[in-house]
Amino acid sequence: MHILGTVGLPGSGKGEFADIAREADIPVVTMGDVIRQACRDRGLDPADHHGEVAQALREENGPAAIAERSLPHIREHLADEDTETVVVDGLRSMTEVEAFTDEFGDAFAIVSIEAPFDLRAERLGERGRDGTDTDLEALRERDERELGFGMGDVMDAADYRIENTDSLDAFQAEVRELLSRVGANDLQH
Ligand SMILES: Nc1ncnc2c1ncn2[C@@H]1O[C@H](COP(=O)(O)OP(=O)(O)OP(=O)(O)O)[C@@H](O)[C@H]1O
Repeated sequence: MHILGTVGLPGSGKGEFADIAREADIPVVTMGDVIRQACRDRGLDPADHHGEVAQALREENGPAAIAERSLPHIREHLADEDTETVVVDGLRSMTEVEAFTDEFGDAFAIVSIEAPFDLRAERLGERGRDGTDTDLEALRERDERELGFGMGDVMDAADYRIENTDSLDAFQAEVRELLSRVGANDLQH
């Protein structure tokens, strides 16, 4: 059993990592989806209220609230005997890391995906998923908000680090290689 939690600033490549995992039939539990569901439960549009609801969940249920809400989804995947690895997309803080480590022990590992601000800004500008993707000031604010949740500490504690500064093809090849080594138990951390 392996639980791989990804961490990275906006636009670093977590979504691409998750897509590559899904293509390899590795289930992905997205913390963003947990938050989006909480937005809908509150009758709010995730496009406008994602950050606010993420913060509200932590204030109401403690700093590990989102990680805890993702645990049943992970357990559900692990109940399938064909599932050896599950990816958890989007760690934000060491408190979340502790929630996963308490649950899964050494089977849990952190993968940090990293790219400099300008490259992330350029890629997000091209992605254009919502207004904040094309606004540099908004990206700076998102970075600060994420780092305020303690994301930098999670990146520092990572077991594996991927520099996503080359082409998408190169990134995909590196991620596939990491996932296959994890599947083959050929990794130490
Ligand atoms: N190496 C790369 N070369 C070119 N484009 C890339 C590369 N890596 C990622 N991208 C593109 O950059 C954009 C941002 O990547 P992605 O959506 O994976 O980031 P993210 O970390 O999930 O961001 P967020 O936290 O904002 O959702 C996407 O459109 C993705 O296809």
